[in-house]
Amino acid sequence: MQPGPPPNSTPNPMGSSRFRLGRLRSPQELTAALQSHIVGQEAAIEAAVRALTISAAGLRDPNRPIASLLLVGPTGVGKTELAKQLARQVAGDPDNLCRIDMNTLAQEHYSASLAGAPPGYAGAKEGLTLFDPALIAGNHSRPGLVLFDEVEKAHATVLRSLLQILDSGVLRLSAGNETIDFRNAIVLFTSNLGSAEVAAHERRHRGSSSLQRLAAPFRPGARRDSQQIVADVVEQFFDPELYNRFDEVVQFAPLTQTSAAKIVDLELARLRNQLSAIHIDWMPDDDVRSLLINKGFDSTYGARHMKRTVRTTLSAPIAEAVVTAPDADNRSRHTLSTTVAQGGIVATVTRAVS
Ligand SMILES: Nc1ncnc2c1ncn2[C@@H]1O[C@H](COP(=O)(O)OP(=O)(O)OP(=O)(O)O)[C@@H](O)[C@H]1O
Repeated sequence: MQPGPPPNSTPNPMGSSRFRLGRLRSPQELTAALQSHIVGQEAAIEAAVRALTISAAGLRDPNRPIASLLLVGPTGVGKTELAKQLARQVAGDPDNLCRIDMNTLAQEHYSASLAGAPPGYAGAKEGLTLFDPALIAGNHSRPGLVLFDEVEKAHATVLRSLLQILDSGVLRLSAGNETIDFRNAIVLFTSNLGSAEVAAHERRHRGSSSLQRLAAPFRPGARRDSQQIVADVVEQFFDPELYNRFDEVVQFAPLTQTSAAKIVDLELARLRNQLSAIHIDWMPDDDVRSLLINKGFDSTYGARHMKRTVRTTLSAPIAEAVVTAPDADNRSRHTLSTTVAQGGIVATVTRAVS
């Protein structure tokens, strides 16, 4: 599909509007709100806040999406989570975003599901596409949000449609004159591009001495900065036309043990709040925390399995202790104790002594 001419003649209904930053009043508040959910990704949070602040001030290009950010990094480091938390802040709910899994559009014959089927094909009249126009359009007081997951997996035809979206803010559907308007939307892309190359590079240079590492930049085949490796792979992958349309390419850092511990603490705080709401006091100890870090975090998958680990390793035994506590009721105060035994968690709920 050829990109259509930029419909500059169509006035952008949102072009002159200025957003507040979602429900928040200042860039600082938005930063703090995102930081309370996303750990160890300051550069990414800064980029997201920057994009929204430019838009809130009315300084954006009205004929393009509000912002287009390419979020790059290894798996399980918070790229999708940032998109969800942005949706929570600007659109009131983490699920208020139109998410397109580009993996499903890897083959040409599925690529029509993005911009609709061409005239004469099934579904052409209905203009069926994967997009949810309401989530993309937003309204006069809040932007829409679109997330293209694993953008590098998409077929070249789909990437051409993306160029059209980023260039003109409008996607012309293949079937005819209908369009989907992205000019009131924040458009996010995620990608793992470069992660495999960084991992291979690290493997090759594992064990090299600190002296060798110091000399590295001056030797051919020397240890290179992983950010630079990712930047090179990303730039080589995309056509320059598309690459230059991203407002920012934001690199996510691999998570450290310290970040993993903070993510566990976020999960524990959430659970404590839920227990407190049913009158149960609980103070998790370091053994519980360490068990969750060890089971839920690894260098290959980041924190991808953390929520599931917390659910199966911790929430499940706690839930059983809560519902089987002999004098459990929702009015009297109870105390929960948790200990680690034989690699699992044992939970006990007792009535608090008043
Ligand atoms: N930086 C982080 N801060 C808080 N939670 C995180 C972070 N990174 C990962 N998580 C946790 O791990 C889960 C998976 O992360 P997420 O879906 O954001 O990964 P991703 O970077 O998008 O990976 P992929 O490239 O595989 O899609 C999240 O739901 C969240 O619970």
